[in-house]
Amino acid sequence: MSKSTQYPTSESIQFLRLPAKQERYAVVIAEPTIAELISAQPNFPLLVKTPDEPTYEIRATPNMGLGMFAKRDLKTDELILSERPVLVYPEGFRSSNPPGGPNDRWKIGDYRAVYLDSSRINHSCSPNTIADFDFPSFSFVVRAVREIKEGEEISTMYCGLAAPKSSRRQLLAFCMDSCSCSVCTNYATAVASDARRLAIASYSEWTVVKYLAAESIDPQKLLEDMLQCMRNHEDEGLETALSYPMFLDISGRLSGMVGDQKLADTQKEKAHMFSQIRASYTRAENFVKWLFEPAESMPERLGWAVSHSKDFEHMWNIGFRTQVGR
Ligand SMILES: C[S@@+](CC[C@H](N)C(=O)[O-])C[C@H]1O[C@@H](n2cnc3c(N)ncnc32)[C@H](O)[C@@H]1O
Repeated sequence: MSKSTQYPTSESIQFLRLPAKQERYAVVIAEPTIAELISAQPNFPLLVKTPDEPTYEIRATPNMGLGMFAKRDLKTDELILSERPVLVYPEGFRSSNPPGGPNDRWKIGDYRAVYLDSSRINHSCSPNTIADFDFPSFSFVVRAVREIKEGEEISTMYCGLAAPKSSRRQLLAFCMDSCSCSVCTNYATAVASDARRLAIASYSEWTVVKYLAAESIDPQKLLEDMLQCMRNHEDEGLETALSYPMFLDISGRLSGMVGDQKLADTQKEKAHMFSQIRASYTRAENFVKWLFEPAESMPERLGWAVSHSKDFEHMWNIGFRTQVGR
């Protein structure tokens, strides 16, 4: 694959043209600094990875226009597609007379993209895939976050999902009047679903930090809460939430602390798998790493520890410092 070519068109905009698919090119409208950063990556652009066997087809849905459907059974973590965009553009425009005055221009980093196939993926409040943008290959990567059966619709999330239906409706109003997904249209489970999502939201990162800093910390009680929170994620189909791998990691460490090595190993294995699915999960993993142990004492990638006193001390110190710092 040939190296990218940049076509400067003005002082403020550059076009970066990359092979996309079937003679089409990805057109990226970016500020020069961003275009330079993108094309300066080693061996840029890396080849777009594709699954060995076709994974999906695009066809009509009953009520959401076109959608993407599984062409065969797909495993958790399986690559569904990687795709270069046909167009990437800044969310705002630079102009000599913008509404907010001369400095009202797009913020660096806020871009949108149009894809031939990925743009057909509909939203679900219980999505079965997770998507991330891979800069080295300049492609959008979609992976299964749980098993998907042949013929099942492939879905993604357009908004944060740890919120009740009414809030999600507001968040989705930018592109739909009402969500037709299985969670939003199942009135029998609506109350229980809202309660579980509110419980997940209440366990934010900082709640965990505060909890860890509390004088009365009881690892067994914290572990039970974490496991319940994970069951809530699974019941709601929210494995895509950033909190899921984070709780997997914390509950794994706590299981080790309370002497349940079998559970610790299961959680560790799952956490590792989820950390592969999306780069931001690695960020969650790093957050937890930082939370529990200073970087210099982390020989292992996941840093699993079973030494109660050592971990407990770090939890206390780091949790406390963080709370004061905020
Ligand atoms: C990115 S497009 C997805 C593909 C689209 N269905 C099509 O035919 O091209 C987003 C649009 O699809 C529809 N859509 C996606 N998810 C939906 C959902 N859960 N409920 C209702 N409409 C949805 C809405 O019209 C939305 O503006």
